[in-house]
Amino acid sequence: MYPAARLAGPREFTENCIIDPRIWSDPLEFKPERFLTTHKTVDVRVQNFELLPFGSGRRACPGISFALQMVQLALASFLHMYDISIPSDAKVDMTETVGLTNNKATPLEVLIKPRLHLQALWIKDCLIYNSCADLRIVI
Ligand code: HEM
Repeated sequence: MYPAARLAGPREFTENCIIDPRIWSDPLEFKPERFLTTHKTVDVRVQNFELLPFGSGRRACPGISFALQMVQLALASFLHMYDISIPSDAKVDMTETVGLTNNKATPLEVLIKPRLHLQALWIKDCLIYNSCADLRIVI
């Protein structure tokens, strides 16, 4: 299992469906809430073809199920444990750079504050897992 072309190799698309305004209103705007409202039925498992983060066809990502669960687990754990904010009320600049992957053009400053006391987390996690035996918290 290896990519059909070198990962860093250029790929050419015949249509740019990801930013097609017939499918995505304001396609260049960062609007994650669209996946809770107008596009909440979009399926990234290659059912509708509006959004293909895992590719499609025979060479589609075989790690899709694992990846979706891991992303949800990591994100949920992070949001559960920390309050995240930005230092000012200014709108976050979402300008991207051009490249193999889209990076943010300007650095993002975030404040990350623990939400729960460590002891509280320990007790809560013990309750969830019904056992403290192999639970480790590394700070
Ligand atoms: C959020 C996480 C991930 C994303 C967005 C992602 C996305 C992709 C994409 C777009 C491709 C290329 C599909 C194509 O060429 O049409 C790919 C291929 C691949 N991915 Fe993932 N992937 C993720 C996680 C994973 C994980 C966790 C694994 C393994 C445990 C994995 C293993 C692979 C492999 C082996 C291929 C090559 C498949 C082939 O060429 O036949 N990926 N992935």
